[in-house]
Amino acid sequence: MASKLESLQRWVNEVAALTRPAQIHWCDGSDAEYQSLVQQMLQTGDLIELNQQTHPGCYLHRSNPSDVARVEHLTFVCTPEEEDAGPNNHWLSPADAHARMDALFEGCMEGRTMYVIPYCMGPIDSPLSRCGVEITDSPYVVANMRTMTRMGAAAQARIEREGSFVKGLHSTGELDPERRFIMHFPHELTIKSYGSGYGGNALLGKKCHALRIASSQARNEGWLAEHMLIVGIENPKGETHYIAAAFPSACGKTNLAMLIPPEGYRQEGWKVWTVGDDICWMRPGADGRLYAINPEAGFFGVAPGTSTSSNPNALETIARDTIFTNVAVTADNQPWWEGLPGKPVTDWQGRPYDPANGPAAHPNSRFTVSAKQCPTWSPKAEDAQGVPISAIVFGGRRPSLVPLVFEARDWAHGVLVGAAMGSETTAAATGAVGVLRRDSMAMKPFCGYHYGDYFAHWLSFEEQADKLPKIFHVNWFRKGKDGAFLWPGFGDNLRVLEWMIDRVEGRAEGEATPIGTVPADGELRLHDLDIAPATMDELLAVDQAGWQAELGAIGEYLDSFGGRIPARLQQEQQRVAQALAREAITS
Ligand SMILES: Nc1nc2c(ncn2[C@@H]2O[C@H](COP(=O)(O)OP(=O)(O)O)[C@@H](O)[C@H]2O)c(=O)[nH]1
Ligand SMILES: C=C(OP(=O)(O)O)C(=O)O
Ligand SMILES: [Mn+2]
Repeated sequence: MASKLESLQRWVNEVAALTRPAQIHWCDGSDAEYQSLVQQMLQTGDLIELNQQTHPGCYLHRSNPSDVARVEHLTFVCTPEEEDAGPNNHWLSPADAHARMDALFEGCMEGRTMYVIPYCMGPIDSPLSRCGVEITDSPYVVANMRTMTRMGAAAQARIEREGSFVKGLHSTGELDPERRFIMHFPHELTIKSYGSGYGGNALLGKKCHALRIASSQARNEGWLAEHMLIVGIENPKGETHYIAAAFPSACGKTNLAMLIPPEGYRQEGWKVWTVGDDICWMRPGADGRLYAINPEAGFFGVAPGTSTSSNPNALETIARDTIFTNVAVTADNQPWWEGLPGKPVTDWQGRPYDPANGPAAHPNSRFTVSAKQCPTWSPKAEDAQGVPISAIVFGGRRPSLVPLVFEARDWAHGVLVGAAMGSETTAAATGAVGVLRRDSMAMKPFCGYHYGDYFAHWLSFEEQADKLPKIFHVNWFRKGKDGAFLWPGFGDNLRVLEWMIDRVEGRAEGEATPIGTVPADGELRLHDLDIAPATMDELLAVDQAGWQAELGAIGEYLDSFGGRIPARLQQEQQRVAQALAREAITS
């Protein structure tokens, strides 16, 4: 199936001339195509069959051990002017980047099949959706893209109609970490990725298109492309509020999106609906509110820690038709990771399990699964108009200082709270784990342009302030002196979300502090939760001296973006710093 669209056909021809594949396959997205890819990968060893009695349609992929996570140091944003990529991105000039990448791509598909994957990010009929085409030589990428996007004939038809699309070129190359780059050309709507088969580096619809390229498009077109989950909270009266939440990678988006209410809430009739677990595209609707879609069609979730106690919804979702990457296996060939019962016999690299080699499953091992399999998948997730957002939440892993929850006093303060986000690093990217770093709006690895301009873009929505969502900050990861988490987290996070909705609906007073509003005594419903009052006090306290130091650090961080940082944001930082200083004098 060639393309009627001349620009698409021409690009495919150009890429084929450069990479010299043995054949070209245009993906139609059908079941038959998926099954035939799976059969082929079982033969080559790219996939390993798992126990089909317990896990029908489930397969294991073991990646190269040097290719298990995103590589931020090899990821570039290639704007014509270096200044426009910002200090938050690595930069190369477009000419240099194309030259470097084209040299790598030259002849790289010899003897292999080149797959052309037309895909749509978002419901196929939504005006908020955007299309792209990924060219790859990896059948594993094709199989994953089929699950993660609306891939195939319908997407191609939309592309032919619209005439424009994001171009993504990918090859796994030799998997040589020295010959691995992920390059973005936002002004050309182009991505080139070479030398990695890992999710965020290779499934180009996800981080590369739906975040880095889309964030840049969104800025030009007046919308927001964010690293956020979307969850619907239905109260016993049947009213549903949608919440969008930005947490850095491996900080709880999938878990919050699939939350199971605590027993007492379930009995009262509360329900939680999953709309998205990683990416959120939002724009103002005719009524001035922000409407959001999830551009993805599946979950590329972190496996370790996913268990019946933490996330039973996810476990149910991945019981069939799932591709597991870099997990361990049990004696009877079931997928296994730390947090599951039973025990591993083979580790993620295929070696007999030996605790001396570290965890059995790679800490960044993943599952790829269709969102439709999620028991709490929201019918609204397919809605072309998107869902109205009542609250935006920022959060990260902060073992100390940051309270369980606080509310920004207005939009501009909320933008500061998002910009100031910090979190301990995780295994989702290569590098040290557990180091505190600033990760504004959880977009540090994903913002496709200068962070200063990005903050200004966020602030520009202030004009329709009265219709905008309220902005909150949460921290599920506070630790006590013994190093254990103070807050039970997971399902109990609903207690915090309920307070947010009460604030949105004007049902909770809250208590004003210099850093924002925290729940007043008794406003968080803890009746059936076994938690000591002293622990709650610790979780909600605002440590004045600690926050003064934090505001100083935030000020320095903002200054590091130079002249492009909006004055409005610096004024907010000063306002909060002064409020803290006043408190220090009066207390
Ligand atoms: N302590 C604690 N850990 C959590 C909570 N939510 C998620 N996690 C853990 O954080 C890790 C990543 O969670 P996940 O939802 O996959 O993050 P995502 O990558 O942002 O989607 C897993 O190990 C979870 O068990 C929580 O509320 N409290
Ligand atoms: C999907 C990815 O990112 P995250 O860690 O945010 O899930 C990824 O790393 O490929
Ligand atoms: Mn993510």
